[in-house]
Amino acid sequence: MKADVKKDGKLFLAEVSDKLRDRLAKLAETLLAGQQEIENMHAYYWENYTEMDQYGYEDFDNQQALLHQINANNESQLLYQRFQKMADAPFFGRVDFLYDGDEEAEIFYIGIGNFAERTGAIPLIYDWRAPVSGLFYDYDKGPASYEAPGGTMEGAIEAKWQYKIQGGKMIYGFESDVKIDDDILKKELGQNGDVQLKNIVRTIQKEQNDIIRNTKDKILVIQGAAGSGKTSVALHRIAYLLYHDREHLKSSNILVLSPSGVFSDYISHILPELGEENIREMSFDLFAYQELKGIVPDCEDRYHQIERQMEGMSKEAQARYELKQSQAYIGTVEGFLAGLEEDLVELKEFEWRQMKKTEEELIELFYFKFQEIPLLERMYAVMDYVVDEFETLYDRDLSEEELAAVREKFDQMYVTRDVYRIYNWFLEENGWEQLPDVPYESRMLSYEDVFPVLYLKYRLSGKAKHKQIKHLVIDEMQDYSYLQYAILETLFSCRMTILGDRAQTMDGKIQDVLTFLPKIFGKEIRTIIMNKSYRNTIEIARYAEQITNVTGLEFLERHGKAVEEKTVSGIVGALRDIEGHLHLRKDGVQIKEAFSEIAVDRLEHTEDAFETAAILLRTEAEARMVYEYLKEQREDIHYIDRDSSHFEKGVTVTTFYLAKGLEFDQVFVLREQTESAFERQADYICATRALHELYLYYLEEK
Ligand SMILES: Nc1ncnc2c1ncn2[C@@H]1O[C@H](COP(=O)(O)OP(=O)(O)OP(=O)(O)O)[C@@H](O)[C@H]1O
Repeated sequence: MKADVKKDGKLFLAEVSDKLRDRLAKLAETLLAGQQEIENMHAYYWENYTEMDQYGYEDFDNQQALLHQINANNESQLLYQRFQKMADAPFFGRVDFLYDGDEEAEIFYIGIGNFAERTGAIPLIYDWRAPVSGLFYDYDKGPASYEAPGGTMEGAIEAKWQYKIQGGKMIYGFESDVKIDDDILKKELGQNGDVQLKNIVRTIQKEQNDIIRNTKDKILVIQGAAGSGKTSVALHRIAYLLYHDREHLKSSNILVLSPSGVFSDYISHILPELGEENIREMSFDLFAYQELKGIVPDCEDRYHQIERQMEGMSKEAQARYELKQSQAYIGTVEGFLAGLEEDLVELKEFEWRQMKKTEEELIELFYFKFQEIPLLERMYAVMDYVVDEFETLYDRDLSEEELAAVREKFDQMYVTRDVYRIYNWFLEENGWEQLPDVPYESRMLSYEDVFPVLYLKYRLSGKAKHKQIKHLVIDEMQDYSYLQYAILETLFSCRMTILGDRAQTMDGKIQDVLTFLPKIFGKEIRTIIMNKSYRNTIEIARYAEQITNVTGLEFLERHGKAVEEKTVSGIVGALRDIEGHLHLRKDGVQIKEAFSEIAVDRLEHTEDAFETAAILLRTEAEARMVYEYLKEQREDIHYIDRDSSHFEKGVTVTTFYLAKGLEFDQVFVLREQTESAFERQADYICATRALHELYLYYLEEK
């Protein structure tokens, strides 16, 4: 490529687009040939397998060749998809970098992935995660450096460019001298909300880039204001880590603990969009539910607890709930466990065929030799020891049936192996109300007992670390208790990205996990604070700020409508008013009845209309009622409950706690006038969900 072409974004776009087309055509041929080859291999196998050598060597060779071909095809397929995306917008940035000692700057174009004319050739476009691309995010014009595999590369940035390309056409391209030009950022943020979180590669900010590219710290904790980009940054960080450590880190090695199914859906497309495979996501409550099978068939989740709190819990019940999730609870369990050894087992002389152990011998084994083994597993360690002795002495292995008979005898030395019953002993010992004494099928754990029972289970039976998970992401960190973190520490010893916002605690009391995380994870933690918020207009951000008295936040100067607060006499009146303010894009939306003339009028002016709106209520019952009412009026009404797994365009009716992590163009909060610390927290979460417009409706007390 001629040097002059590289200097002109438009010329470069034309040339690189041609090359992308060529590459895509060649890849399509390779893919077709590869597919044909796979079919031939299958055909060859079926025609010849009866004649293959008896040792299976030929069969093995064939299988290997087939596997190799399938992998090669998968790789080509991934490359094809990436280049297809790149054909639409090949690059978004450019840095002209003059290496120290050189005479002329080298030009680097930056895009969503690397692109070279052929494998191994110098890239024409650099992946945003490539070392050199760091220059684009971290520096203005002037002295700059980046870390290449061979060491630090020093020099100076002579120019930086920003481009917007769509459908292969240049929308704009200009030289910018500010980091990531504020106007561009405002433009991006001024757009309407989507039902999926956007990728931010074009406008990653320097402080965000530091987090994304951090590979040094084992546990990175991000305390970030609402809308500061924590979730976006965590996902871009995963994409970055996957790119940089392809050999050791695969998408299957990453787990995201996310607050809800809808949130998982909301973030699920980012990694594929960034050219990576998707990762596993689940809620910690679901994980607990699965792990508690065998102790209880069902248990409550966090949402049950919040609903209970919203309805008003007694002070004692609230205090008991908090205590059961605290560090103090762990201390109490440890005390209980120390005394449990005596109550849980009744060691008595063991005799089976020629195998014999006196009570004293068993005491020695159980209480001394194997004392490190968790209590509910220890008897089997003793059993293995006894069986081993026998098998060595008589030089024969016990059959399955014999082993089962021996195991039964050892089992009988436990008073119970039922963790539910043991937990009840614990509750009794501490003067707490016990769980109902019912058969397994009828058991149901309330939320306050879910993690306490899980902790007890692990302490009694042990738990191997999840080795396959090499990176754990915990979103909404403020919603996890001390006890939950202690359990997570038992389960995972991998790297972690833990992110959240103490101001968004779903409780009356603000929980600052930063105060206790170092106690649990030790010194390997690095905490980063993100105080700049990007989501809301300045009017909404200022309104939210005064709800919780959070200070020290920075906002982007993006202006919008003032926040409206109204007192209404009833829900129907509020909904009529909301209808008048809804201003959504018309696409296929029908208002079933002319519910409000203003609404129809606004629907007719759709060029500046929004994509998403939310009506947020305090409880599930209220949300369902409003949904049932509104769905008779409009077609674009959606309801999100704890089992939902999709977020759709249009009007979403849901509770404040299920809206966590999501964002909407317009937010309407409908609530009673009661004031409490919990209400304020809920208001804060609701307010910070709004991108452009926020309305609060207070229902008059009857
Ligand atoms: N550098 C950026 N460029 C463009 N948009 C950004 C940038 N950083 C954040 N945003 C946008 O700001 C909004 C908030 O981002 P995100 O949801 O990641 O924040 P958060 O800190 O996880 O929010 P919350 O805790 O309130 O749920 C999103 O619309 C996101 O696209």
